[in-house]
Amino acid sequence: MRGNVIIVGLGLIGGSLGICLKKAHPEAKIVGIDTNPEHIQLAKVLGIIDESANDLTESASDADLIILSTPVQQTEKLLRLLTGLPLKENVIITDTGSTKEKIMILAEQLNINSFVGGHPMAGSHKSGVAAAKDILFENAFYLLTPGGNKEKAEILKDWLIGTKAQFVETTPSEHDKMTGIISHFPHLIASSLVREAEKFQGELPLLSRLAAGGFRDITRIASSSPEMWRDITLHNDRNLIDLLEGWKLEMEHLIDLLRKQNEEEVFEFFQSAKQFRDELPVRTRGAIPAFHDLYVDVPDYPGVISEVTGYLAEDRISITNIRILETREDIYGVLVISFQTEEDRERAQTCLQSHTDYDLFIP
Ligand SMILES: NC(=O)c1ccc[n+]([C@@H]2O[C@H](COP(=O)([O-])OP(=O)(O)OC[C@H]3O[C@@H](n4cnc5c(N)ncnc54)[C@H](O)[C@@H]3O)[C@@H](O)[C@H]2O)c1
Ligand SMILES: O=C(O)C(=O)C[C@]1(C(=O)O)C=C[C@@H](O)C=C1
Repeated sequence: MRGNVIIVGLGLIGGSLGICLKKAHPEAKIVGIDTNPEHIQLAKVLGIIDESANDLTESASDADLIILSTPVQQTEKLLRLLTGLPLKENVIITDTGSTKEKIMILAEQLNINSFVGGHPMAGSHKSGVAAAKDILFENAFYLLTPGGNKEKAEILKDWLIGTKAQFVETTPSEHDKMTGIISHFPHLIASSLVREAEKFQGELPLLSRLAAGGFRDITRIASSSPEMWRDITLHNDRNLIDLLEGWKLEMEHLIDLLRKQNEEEVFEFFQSAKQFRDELPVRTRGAIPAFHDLYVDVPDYPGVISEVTGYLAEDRISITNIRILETREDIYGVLVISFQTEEDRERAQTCLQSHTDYDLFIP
């Protein structure tokens, strides 16, 4: 497609969308806007934007597509700014915000008829354009709240074809309820787990060194941008308060079970959680983003990592990360190798099966 695209907010999401747009529509001109000049500079160096503009006031009138990819409270300010500006008749305005109800209500109040709410359900705890990548949204759900703008939503999907995401339409209230449960609430819990652990750091100095494995896995998302999460939780306050109230009851129930040493129900607590968790789709992106990790159970001898990576290099399979799972010293180590795509992980599995007899497993 041809035309002028403006991306406001050149961070992880705005930057990644810019890369996808450029790949799929090389003829389109991408103009970037960001309050942080360093982000603009980096987006230019990385070839994500063709030009920059100071703000929407000086650039919006030429745009065919405007993507607002800032923290959600900033997005509200930008929507207010847009109402006063001359725009093309067929312009499409969309956002990437993690909440939809307040944004859609505001767009309606402001009579912004060209607005199609959007939310790519993929991301990371990393922020900023330096972390942007074209494959971020591959296979992920991309939620749209088009309201009455069905036609514009179809054109938006064409613009966003390079994301290779799976578009799903929903209502703003259903959106905020679902993302409250599977994204926003877990973020609150992850951050509160870290804050809880920090309280004990003074009396137990070894604690942070022991906080490996499960603790690191469950709290990864606590490293996300505080500004972004402040805005999300304040927007989705009602759903989150309900969820936290439910959580309080669940914790009280758990305390009660432990006080009573109720073996059967404590087992059932873990059993029912395991069953639901195990049944969630993990091979595709969605409720839980897939990381394309391959676990390799390697014997503990010097050079084993270079042996494994050597086989992968011979087959020209790129890896994005490699780490040793924190295990006790007296048992075999487990190498966790991460790949950019599912295809790379499958190729790596075949490669290592042909060269080694190490046990391989996919988490
Ligand atoms: N990070 C994720 O996992 C994720 C996933 C999906 C959706 N989202 C949503 O997408 C949006 C962007 O998130 P992100 O992860 O890219 O954040 P980010 O922090 O990486 O990037 C945000 C960018 O917006 C810029 N910015 C802030 N206020 C601005 C303003 N008023 N005008 C212009 N630029 C401004 C910042 O300087 C920054 O470069 C948020 O609404 C977030 O809720 C995030
Ligand atoms: O993987 C992560 O780090 C994320 O937090 C991504 C995640 C999520 O909760 O799934 C975070 C917020 C976005 O609105 C969408 C995706």
